[in-house]
Amino acid sequence: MTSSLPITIFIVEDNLWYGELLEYKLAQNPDYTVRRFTTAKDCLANLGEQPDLITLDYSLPDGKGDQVFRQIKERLPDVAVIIISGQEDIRTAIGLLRQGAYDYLVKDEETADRLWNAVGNVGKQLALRQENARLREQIGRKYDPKRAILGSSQQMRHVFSLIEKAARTNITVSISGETGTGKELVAKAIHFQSERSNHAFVAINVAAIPRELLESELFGHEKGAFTGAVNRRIGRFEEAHKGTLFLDEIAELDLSLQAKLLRVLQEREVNRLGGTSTIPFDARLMVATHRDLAQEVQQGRFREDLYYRLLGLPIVLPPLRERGQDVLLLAEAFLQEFCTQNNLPNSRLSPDAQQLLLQYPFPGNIRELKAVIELAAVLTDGEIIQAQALSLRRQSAGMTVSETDEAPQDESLRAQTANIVQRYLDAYKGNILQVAAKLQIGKSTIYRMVQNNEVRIR
Ligand SMILES: Nc1ncnc2c1ncn2[C@@H]1O[C@H](COP(=O)(O)OP(=O)(O)OP(=O)(O)O)[C@@H](O)[C@H]1O
Repeated sequence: MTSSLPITIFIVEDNLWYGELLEYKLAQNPDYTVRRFTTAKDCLANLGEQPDLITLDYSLPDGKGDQVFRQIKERLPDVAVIIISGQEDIRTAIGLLRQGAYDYLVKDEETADRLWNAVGNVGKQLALRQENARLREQIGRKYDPKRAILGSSQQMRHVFSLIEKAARTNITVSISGETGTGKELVAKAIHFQSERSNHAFVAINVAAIPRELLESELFGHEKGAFTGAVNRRIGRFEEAHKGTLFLDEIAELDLSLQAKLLRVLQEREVNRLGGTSTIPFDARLMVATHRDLAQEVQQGRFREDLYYRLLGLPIVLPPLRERGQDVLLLAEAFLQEFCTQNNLPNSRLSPDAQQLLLQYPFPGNIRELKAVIELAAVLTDGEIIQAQALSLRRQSAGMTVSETDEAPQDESLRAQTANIVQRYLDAYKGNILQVAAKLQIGKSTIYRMVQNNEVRIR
C-alpha cells in the first residue's frame, strides 16, 4: 500500500524507543516525510512546516494530550491528528474524536500496523481533497465570466460589471432574456465567482417538470407523504444548502407554488411534503425567465409580493442580434472550439458568411448560433465556411423577431429546432445518440420529434 501523495508526518512521542519504532514503520513509504519530536513544545514550535498528519502521545511530559490537541487544531484546523494513548480510556477517546481527532490508538504490539493503515487512509483523503480543490478550480475557471462568457459589445460589458457586483454579494439575482441568451451561464458564472462556490449550484427548470411532481422536487417529501412516496426524498432547496439555487423559467410556476415559494423565502425554512420538522434554507437564490415578469404581474399571473422578493439585482441579457460584432466573435470561437474537439482542420468564415450572420435575427440566440456553426463545420469540406453552409431559416433573414409575440416565437423556434436536428441527423447518418450529444439535448427529445414526424431518419 503506497500513497501517491507526499505526506509530512510529525510523530510526537517522549518514549524514544517507541517513537523510533513508529518512525521506522512509517519511513517504509518513500512518500512520507517523518519528523520526530519528544515534547509538545517542540511540536508546536514547528507547526509552521504545515504537517499533514500528527501522531500525538496523550501523556507528554510538558502537556496533557487534549490541551496540546486543541492548540494544534487552533493553528492547523485541517491537520489530521491521531492520538496514541498508553491505556484505553473510552471517555477521553470519544471526547477527542468529537473535537475532531482523526483516530485514537492504544499502545500495544499492533499499534504500528494500525497506524500504518490510518496514515494510508489519511493519504487517500488528502488526495481526494486535492482532487476536489483542483476540480473546483477548473470549474471556477470554466465559468470565469471573462473566459466563458464571450462578448465585447457595450451591452455585454455592462452585463459583466453586474455579474461582478452580484458575485461579491449575496443578493437575489433575476436574469431575463430570450431563450439561448446565456441566462444559465450567467447564473453559473456568478455562483462560481462567489464565496458560495465551494457548495452546490442546483439548477431546476420549473417549466420542464410536471406540476404534480414539481412540489416534491422543490421541497422534498417524507416516506409515505403520498401514494408512490416509498422513500424520503431531499428537495432541491435542501440540496442547495449553502450554495445557489437557480430556478429557471420562474414565470411558469403556478400560483399555489408561488405562494409556497414566498413562504419559504419569508421564513427561510422548508418543510418536506408530509413532514413536520422545518429545515433551515440558506442558499442564494437566482431566477430566470424569458418573459416580462412585470407584465405577468400586471396580468395577474404572477404574485406581486413574490415579484418584489425575487427581483433583487435584475440582469437583462440582450438578444444576440443587438450585440453587434459579438456575433462574429462568438462564431469564430465556437468554430475553433468545435474543430479542435473533433480534429477538423481549423476553418474560417468567408466574408459572405460573416455578412449573413450579422444580418440574421437569431431567434434562438447563442444556442442557435452555436448549432449553426457546428453544423456548417461538419458540412464544409474545405477550410472556408461559405454562406450556403449556414443553415439559417430562409424566411427569417432580414426580419426582426417580436419579443412580445410569444406564440409565433415559440412556434418558429420549434420549426427551427426541428430544422437543426434534421440537418444533424442527416450529417450523422441518423445516429440519434451522437446528435443528442452534439446538440446537448436529450435523446428522448429527438425520439419524440421522430414520433411526431417533425424530423425523419433518412
Ligand atoms: N456570451 C456567451 N459566450 C459563450 N457561450 C455562450 C454565451 N451565452 C450563451 N452561451 C452558450 O449558449 C448556450 C445557451 O446558453 P444558456 O443555456 O445559458 O441560455 P439560456 O438563456 O439559459 O437558455 P434557455 O432560455 O433556453 O434556458 C450554452 O451552450 C452556453 O454555453
